[in-house]
Amino acid sequence: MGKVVIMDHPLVAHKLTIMRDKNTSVKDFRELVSEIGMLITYEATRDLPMTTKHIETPICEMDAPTLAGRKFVVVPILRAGLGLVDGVLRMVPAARVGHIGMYRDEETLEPHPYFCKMPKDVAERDVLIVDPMLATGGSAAEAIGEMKKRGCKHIKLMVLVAAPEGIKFLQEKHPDVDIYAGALDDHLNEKGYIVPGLGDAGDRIFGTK
Ligand SMILES: O=P(O)(O)OC[C@H]1O[C@H](OP(=O)(O)OP(=O)(O)O)[C@H](O)[C@@H]1O
Ligand SMILES: O=c1cc[nH]c(=O)[nH]1
Ligand SMILES: [Mg+2]
Repeated sequence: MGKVVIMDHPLVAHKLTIMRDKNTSVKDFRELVSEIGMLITYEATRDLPMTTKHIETPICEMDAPTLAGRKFVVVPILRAGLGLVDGVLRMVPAARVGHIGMYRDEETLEPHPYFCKMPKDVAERDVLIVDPMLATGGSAAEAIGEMKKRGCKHIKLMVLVAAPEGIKFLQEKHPDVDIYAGALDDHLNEKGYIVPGLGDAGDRIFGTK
């Protein structure tokens, strides 16, 4: 079974509290998505393979640790996932970016894919799918399925807020995928929103409501 890592860190908890507040501005909300994205990336990249490189410090020679340079692609689920991309890229600047467009039908809560553009060599890359919200898990499961169809084998999911229902659904559908979340919330309401949650992440990032 894939790992479920819930960030247990004062900075993440503090920043999420500001995001949850309905009076937080679009500008602040957007900046916080990016900052928390950077902090979760730190955890989600903990197992990147390492090698050593021979260097000379001002004092002596040494075999120093360096990333083995495994290929990496970050995949935002449009729209809201876009808000996390620059935080990931600040930590992993050489990563490629693939996009998956998906919206959730407000009535049925079913995900509807509408766009997919990936790097040509995506099957050789480690994949980090990013989206602020894991609610029913339908959108993330569909996105993971798209990546598997394209031959991807090492897939992780990073979200800011997860509902227990979404984690359970993903573990049933894609038990090989590790999940990294800023917080695990209580439940989904009758409209499929996470409680307490932070509302509609896409609308709050882009100011569309
Ligand atoms: O786990 P689920 O039940 O599938 O819900 C989560 C999805 O819903 C939101 O996207 P939305 O459909 O609002 O699209 P948007 O990003 O364009 O706002 C969110 O960003 C996730 O992609
Ligand atoms: O609470 C939720 C659930 C799905 N999508 C969101 O943006 N927020
Ligand atoms: Mg939305």
